[in-house]
Amino acid sequence: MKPQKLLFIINPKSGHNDKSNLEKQISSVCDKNKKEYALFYTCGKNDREKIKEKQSEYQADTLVACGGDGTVNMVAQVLLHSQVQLGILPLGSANGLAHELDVNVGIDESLELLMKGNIRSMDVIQINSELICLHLSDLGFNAQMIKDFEESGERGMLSYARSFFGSLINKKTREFRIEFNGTEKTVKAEMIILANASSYGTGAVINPHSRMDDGFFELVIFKPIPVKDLISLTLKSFLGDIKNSPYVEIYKVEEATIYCKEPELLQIDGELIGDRNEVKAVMLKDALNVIS
Ligand SMILES: Nc1ncnc2c1ncn2[C@@H]1O[C@H](COP(=O)(O)OP(=O)(O)OP(=O)(O)O)[C@@H](O)[C@H]1O
Repeated sequence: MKPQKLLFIINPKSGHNDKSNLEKQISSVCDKNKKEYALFYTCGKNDREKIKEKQSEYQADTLVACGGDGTVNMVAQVLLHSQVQLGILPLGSANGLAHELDVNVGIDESLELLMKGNIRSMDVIQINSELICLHLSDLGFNAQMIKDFEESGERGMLSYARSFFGSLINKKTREFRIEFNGTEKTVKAEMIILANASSYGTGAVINPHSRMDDGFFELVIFKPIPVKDLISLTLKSFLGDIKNSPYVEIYKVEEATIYCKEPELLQIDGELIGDRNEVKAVMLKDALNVIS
């Protein structure tokens, strides 16, 4: 449905992009298309509750998340199972979900896409009852790397690469017990991903045959990888050929519970959640209507 009344949720701190013109760009497109709109700036504290309050008084038909994956995730929490549409203005550093939905384009082009209002319904992974994952969530290597990157206090690709290689050197094998598809499996792994999507924002494809509307998500298990095979596995991931690696197992599931032998750091859509012993993931089919 073409949006008529939009609420733009703007994260002023996301990404490294210049947002000084953003209000002007939004007003210009909305005025040209005769749309009613309002702006809401996040502050980083209790934003979800504040957005709920704002939406209950404003009653927009479309909430537009202006930021990265973390902002989109938060806005989606407000919209889950409602008819209100989710729009994305990709203004984060990685914009993994926008990339997956093919809407990772410039601000003006994104705004034009929003005006057209082409809707697709999208599945969401519910995690431990109270959290959701739209894109990718994981335990192990990647979550640890995000933590190192955030703790470094630096930004940009160079420090990201530094955290990546630092985490590679210190990578460790963990033990997990997983219940899924009526079976149970104990694995030694470096990382387990709950994947609603195919690739990280960096472009690494970890789940080549993913669909965001098939009622399933994938469990992607990265088994211990000898250092000598790391480069070839990394290359395979960028070429979308990871499925044939002996170090990767992929299972299509509707529900899974992961029990960690030691508490493991969990990340969801790029946001660090904290150490968890148990992660229960359930597919919520068609939980969102997203403009793409
Ligand atoms: N005004 C604010 N000041 C500081 N932090 C904020 C503010 N508003 C939101 N945040 C924080 O921003 C984070 C979400 O950022 P987001 O993921 O959208 O951008 P990003 O990290 O640059 O992008 P990506 O996830 O695509 O790499 C959340 O942790 C949220 O609490």
